[in-house]
Amino acid sequence: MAAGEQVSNIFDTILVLDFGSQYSHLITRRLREFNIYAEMLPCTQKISELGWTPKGVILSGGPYSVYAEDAPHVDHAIFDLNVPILGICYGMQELAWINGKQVGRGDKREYGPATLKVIDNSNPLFKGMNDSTVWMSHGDKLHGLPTGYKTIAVSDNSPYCGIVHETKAIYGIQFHPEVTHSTQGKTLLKNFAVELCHTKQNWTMENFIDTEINRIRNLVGPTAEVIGAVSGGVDSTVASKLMTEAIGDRFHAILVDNGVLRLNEAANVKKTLVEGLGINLDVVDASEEFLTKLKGVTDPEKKRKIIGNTFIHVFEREAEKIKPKDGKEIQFLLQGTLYPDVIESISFKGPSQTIKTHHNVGGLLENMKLKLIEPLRELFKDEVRHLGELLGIPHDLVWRHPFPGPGIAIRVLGEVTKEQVEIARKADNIYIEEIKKAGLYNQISQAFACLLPVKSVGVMGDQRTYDQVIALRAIETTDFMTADWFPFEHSFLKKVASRIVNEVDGVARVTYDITSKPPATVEWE
Ligand SMILES: Nc1ncnc2c1ncn2[C@@H]1O[C@H](COP(=O)(O)OP(=O)(O)OP(=O)(O)O)[C@@H](O)[C@H]1O
Ligand SMILES: O=c1[nH]c(=O)c2[nH+]cn([C@@H]3O[C@H](COP(=O)(O)O)[C@@H](O)[C@H]3O)c2[nH]1
Ligand SMILES: NC(=O)CC[C@H](N)C(=O)O
Ligand SMILES: [Mg+2]
Repeated sequence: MAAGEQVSNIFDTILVLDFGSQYSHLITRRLREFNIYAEMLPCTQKISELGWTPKGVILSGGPYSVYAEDAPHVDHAIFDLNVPILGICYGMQELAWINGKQVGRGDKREYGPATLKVIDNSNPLFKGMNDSTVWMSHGDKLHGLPTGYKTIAVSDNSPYCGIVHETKAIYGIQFHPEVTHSTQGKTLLKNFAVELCHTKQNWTMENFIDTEINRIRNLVGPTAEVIGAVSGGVDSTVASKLMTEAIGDRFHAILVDNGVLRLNEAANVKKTLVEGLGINLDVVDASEEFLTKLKGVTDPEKKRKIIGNTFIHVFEREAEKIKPKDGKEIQFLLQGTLYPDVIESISFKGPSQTIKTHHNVGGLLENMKLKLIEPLRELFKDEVRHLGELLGIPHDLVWRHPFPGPGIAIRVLGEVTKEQVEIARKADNIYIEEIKKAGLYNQISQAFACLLPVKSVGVMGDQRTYDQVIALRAIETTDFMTADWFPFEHSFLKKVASRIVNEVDGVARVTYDITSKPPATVEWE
């Protein structure tokens, strides 16, 4: 955790304790949509170690059974906070387990829609709601009312679909209000936070900017200096702009040209960030160093490792060259960590299999003994984009598709050489240019061209050609975990294919990738 005063001490905060449900992060998401700040922590969080006082606590769902020997349980100190509590699914079963243990296996699993029948319409939790569809996902159920509770809602299969404590604001619901299939679920979550917890709805990026700039200034102090790796992507640019607003030229941004950036990228980023945004940025051309190390390497994971390691090496070397004006060493490192990265690392989940290693290149500099500053660690991507717009970052940059750290090296399949990178770059540039011209850029989540290591026969100007193949990829997704390919008009693909074959030497054929994720991944390597 970055030092300095926490956001949860500044904004009214709902604490979400995660019991491992696949939907847990959506609870936080929904509340933020109502300008309510919410933070998710693992269910094992000790309340005495929290460092701030929540306005209310939500216990999420989870895959376990409360009665199982190894089931996770909440710190009972939440009840001493004297704030409203809402248990969702496993969370409700946990409340019931603590108050009489009447939880067991149901006769049938309930997965899918159910109709919620509200019994107590006057209860603030149901304000503005009526009987509606809710989403169920459980196999266990309450076999009786927990001691001291009463029923406020039912469904066909769940006689205790909504319960509340007789005298305290402690609620339990069997369904999942956080998923969109629960048609009035958002209202219920808002009611809990606003009507019951009296949380202020002041979580806006306008308010965040000032708070964050003050926080950075207090943390860094009047003279210390900060470095940061900046790629020209959304996250590092927004973080850099915020740093620049806070401490001006005491922030040093470094962009490493690794030889596998997009066409004219280093120059374009320099122009936008230095001239447009006043960021103190240096571009370090290390392209020869990277390309030399990549020589002869074809394995995708080896490519990632080489690029990651070389990046650290170059970055450290450049950082050492910076001599702060106060005569001391650089003390802080800026990172563009986002909330989903934080959630992934704190979430109460078992290990999942590694398909590919996505290293956050900036994230590996542990031995630099620098203190971390992560101004975006509380924000989701759409919040970062909104913040970027407010900070005056050009619209096109704020809405840029993500670009992987290993760049074009994982889009040139097989060996990476300067010539191969050049072909992939030119083809990619034409493709993106046409996508923008057709007004499709913002409908697509990510698009790029890949160069395949196969040769194919063609004919141009009565001459036989024998050249490589470009594969175009464009996907639509919300979370990049699953994705669908984008349904371009045929005329669009025809135009792009024709331009690429005509304008890029070394390409004989163009194909369009029509595989979803899964089974494919977004990148080809
Ligand atoms: N060529 C580079 N030079 C300097 N830093 C880099 C470079 N490539 C990546 N980084 C660092 O690695 C981090 C992670 O990259 P990542 O692609 O996840 O984020 P981003 O580039 O800031 O934003 P986006 O997700 O929109 O691409 C960046 O925030 C940046 O700090
Ligand atoms: O910084 C990165 N380093 C990597 O090594 C890397 N590999 C994939 N990606 C990006 O992650 C998202 C999902 O991609 P995949 O479906 O290919 O795993 C997509 O947005 C990919 O571009 C990477 N980003
Ligand atoms: N979604 C949930 O929280 C499920 C809780 C519990 N594992 C059950 O099956 O009932
Ligand atoms: Mg990037």
